[in-house]
Amino acid sequence: MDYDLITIGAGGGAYPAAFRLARLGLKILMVDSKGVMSGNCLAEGCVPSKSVREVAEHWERQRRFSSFGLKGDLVLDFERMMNHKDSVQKVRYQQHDGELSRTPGLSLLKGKAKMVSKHDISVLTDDGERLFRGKHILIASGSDVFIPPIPGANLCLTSHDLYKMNSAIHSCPSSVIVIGGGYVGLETATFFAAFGSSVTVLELGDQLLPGIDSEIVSMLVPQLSSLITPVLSAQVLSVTSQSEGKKRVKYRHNQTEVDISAEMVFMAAGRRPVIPDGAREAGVVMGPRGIEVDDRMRTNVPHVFACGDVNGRTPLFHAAVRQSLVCAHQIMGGEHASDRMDFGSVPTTVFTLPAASYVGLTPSILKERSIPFKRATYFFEEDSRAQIFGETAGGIHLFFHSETLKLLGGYVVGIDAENLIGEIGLAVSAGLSAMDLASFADQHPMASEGISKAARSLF
Ligand SMILES: Cc1cc2nc3c(=O)[nH]c(=O)nc-3n(C[C@H](O)[C@H](O)[C@H](O)COP(=O)(O)OP(=O)(O)OC[C@H]3O[C@@H](n4cnc5c(N)ncnc54)[C@H](O)[C@@H]3O)c2cc1C
Ligand SMILES: NC(=O)c1ccc[n+]([C@@H]2O[C@H](COP(=O)([O-])OP(=O)(O)OC[C@H]3O[C@@H](n4cnc5c(N)ncnc54)[C@H](O)[C@@H]3O)[C@@H](O)[C@H]2O)c1
Repeated sequence: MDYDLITIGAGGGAYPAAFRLARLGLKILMVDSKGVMSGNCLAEGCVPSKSVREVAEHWERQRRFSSFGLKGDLVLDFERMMNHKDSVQKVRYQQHDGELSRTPGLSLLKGKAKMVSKHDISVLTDDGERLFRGKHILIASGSDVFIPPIPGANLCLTSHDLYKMNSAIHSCPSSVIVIGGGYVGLETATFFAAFGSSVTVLELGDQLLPGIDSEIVSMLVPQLSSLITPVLSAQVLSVTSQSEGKKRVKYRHNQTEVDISAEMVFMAAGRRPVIPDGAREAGVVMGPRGIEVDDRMRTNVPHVFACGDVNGRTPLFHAAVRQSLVCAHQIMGGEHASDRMDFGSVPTTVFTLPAASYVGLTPSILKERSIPFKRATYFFEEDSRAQIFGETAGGIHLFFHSETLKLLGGYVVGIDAENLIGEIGLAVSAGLSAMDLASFADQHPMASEGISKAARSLF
């Protein structure tokens, strides 16, 4: 059967393009092995992990609020929290089903897709193999958990086990060892620590969150729960089972072998792109991070696009969505399409407690590229909302070009970081200057007033 577009995957990298083009009258097929939309984000990623995070944040705040007059003991019902997470996932799947059924010209097929040529896709479904031909192909097959070759790694839980519907765990472990101090590892460590678990994070690199500017990481780490113990440059050697369900992890640190044990070991050593079978044979070129694409989301094969985690450029849900829309505009406009993916202004948040968020160019990159810049800072110590919440650590840091005063980037660690970075990201993406930000009436008493206040400090 012929389609204008076939997507391999139906996550954030695929469905925005599919819906946009279907509304224009194109005939679209999305193929996903899960048989539902939203990929990893809804199944085991952003939404379920943030459902847990919000409970953890309220729990932490409640403790502090007892000294502000809100007395009483809250009790965590872990099972109900996980049920709530499941119900958010369910409601979003129903919402997506509704959107799909209201969109003529767009269908979703459950099955595993394979490229048999540059235009032909075979899909292994529950009822056998089916063949389809696409004028355009969008590879949006995402990424999957990477399990390093550590003996006993199969004894560890992953984000899939924890955040899927009907989670593998039903109570809060008293102790957790997390292998990998990146996004997933540190966020999950934070949630468990908020619920009272003691957590050891074993990170191979010499800083937590190795992909993030060390200045940001050094602002965040002292603010994390004291129940989290990070061990840097830790080389994990093995994971073994002990009595009473405990697990033992052996690792090498400073030339010494160390043994620790915990109720649960969580593996968060990264993710790898999922390259559909046949893509290489169809001539699609791979780069070091995944499928190679340009800023129009084109691969080297005309009419074959790759969006989202599979290209490894900015493995975040909202970045996948934006890339997908750029791809749709490229298919609509061809050589005349003017839309481009701006990989440099995607806001990123590590949803720890507190969060750390950044966008654009941060100090180490500015220094590395010898770009002259001015820093404008606002500390939450002087912020009314932060004082109201008793969360005055951290602040807003903005970086402007020294000559043009154009905003190049910024980061926030502390209260509302995850929301503040949206306004800063929009300003970076729109090419705004310090004067633009300084002359905007940012709302009081919200932490966002710190953005214009920081900019005003330059005048
Ligand atoms: C624990 C966790 C928390 C996260 N939290 C956040 C967050 O807070 N914010 C954020 O922005 N990002 C977050 N992310 C990252 C985010 O989930 C991904 O960046 C995003 O889901 C990528 O979308 P995608 O469409 O590229 O890929 P995916 O969501 O992985 O979707 C790809 C789909 O393709 C399907 N597929 C693969 N191969 C085939 C094939 N051959 N045939 C048919 N179907 C196939 C898969 O089944 C999958 O459904 C998180 C990730 C994890 C693991
Ligand atoms: N808040 C968010 O937006 C969010 C949340 C979760 C995930 N994500 C996305 O998903 C991607 C994957 O996240 P992730 O945390 O799985 O990967 P990651 O690459 O961020 O972190 C993996 C960490 O594991 C370490 N590591 C690798 N092998 C190890 C080993 N053998 N022993 C100890 N440590 C080891 C790495 O040095 C790294 O620090 C991220 O890049 C991010 O883009 C985003």
